Amino acid sequence: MQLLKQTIESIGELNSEVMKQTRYRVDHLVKPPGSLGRMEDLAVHLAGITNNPFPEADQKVIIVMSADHGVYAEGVAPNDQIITAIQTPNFVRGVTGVCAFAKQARADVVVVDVGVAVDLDAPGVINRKIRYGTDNMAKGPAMSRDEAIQALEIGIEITSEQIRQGKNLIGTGEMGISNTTASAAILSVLGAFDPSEVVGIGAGLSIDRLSHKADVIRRAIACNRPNPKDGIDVLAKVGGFEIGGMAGTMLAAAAHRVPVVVDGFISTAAALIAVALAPKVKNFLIPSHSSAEKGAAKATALLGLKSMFDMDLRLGEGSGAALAFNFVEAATYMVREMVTLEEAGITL
Ligand SMILES: O=C(O)c1ccc[n+]([C@@H]2O[C@H](COP(=O)([O-])O)[C@@H](O)[C@H]2O)c1
Ligand SMILES: Cc1cc2nc[nH]c2cc1C
Repeated sequence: MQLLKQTIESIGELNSEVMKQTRYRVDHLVKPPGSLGRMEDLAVHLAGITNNPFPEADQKVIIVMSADHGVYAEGVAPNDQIITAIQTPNFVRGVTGVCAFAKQARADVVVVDVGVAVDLDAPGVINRKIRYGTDNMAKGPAMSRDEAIQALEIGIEITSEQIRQGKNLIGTGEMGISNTTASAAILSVLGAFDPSEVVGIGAGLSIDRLSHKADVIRRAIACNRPNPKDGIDVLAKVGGFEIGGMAGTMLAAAAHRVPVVVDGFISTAAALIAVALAPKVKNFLIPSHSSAEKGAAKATALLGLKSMFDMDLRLGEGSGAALAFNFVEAATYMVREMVTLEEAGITL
């Protein structure tokens, strides 16, 4: 609890002075004013996060948190739970979707087992297993309050270590069969939505099972009565270990003034938890894509963010965050590589 508390307390504000300096430069670069659109805002945002008028984002990492979910037993997911365990070492082997995009973006992929349902004999996977998957939220809390704090603190520790090693751009990723159910439950509670408004097909559930998935979430909320004013309570009752880990990543990145790119639906649910715990975290989040998962647009809107791009992605893993790294790094190149109108001898 001490680490969580300290981390939350050290989250500051965006540096408006530095943002003004970068805005001035961006406004005077060799282009018609405003012509680089939201890339200009992104550069200014990065300056405010990093306290640096010429921000850098060249040391990148996607932190993938893997865990299983007791609610799988309710038949809410189309795939076998074992896929979490099979896929987790694949992130270390470099052969998954996020790995392809991370390789292209020259980003590391760090993989953490926070609660996969079986033991993984997988060199390279960081073993921070809390236990073998959460409990079934349709029957009781997914985890205890202490375990929720543990998940958050694991995310903080792993992320702080990456920052200590020099990373200046972080993306959130996850793997966990059934985690779209936990994410939709979090969104239902924090956004006061009926589950039917926010459940989607996840990794390929048939449409005729969606009302069942919504019913399971309705039952989970009814039996656990999570308190929407208490992010730890929501995480404990209807969340997941990997969701807590990702929320911890966001808290640590914000505390260290490192930009953190939010991937898809599950990452956005984790962001909602992080912001519930520390509203100032929001200023340090960089959205990436709008996931095709049904509740994603509502989750992003509830966060008050606007996605950068829409490619109909719904893979998760951090894949959309890795793609977004290209935009983020390009914004830093824009500030450093372009000359000003004056330097180019142009008067508009
Ligand atoms: O990030 C997203 O937007 C996203 C949307 C749908 C599915 N997923 C991935 O699919 C898995 C969860 O799907 P499900 O149907 O088992 O809940 C999990 O491993 C996620 O990484 C991810
Ligand atoms: C194959 C597969 C890969 C995934 N990656 C994230 N969620 C996933 C779900 C499945 C089924």
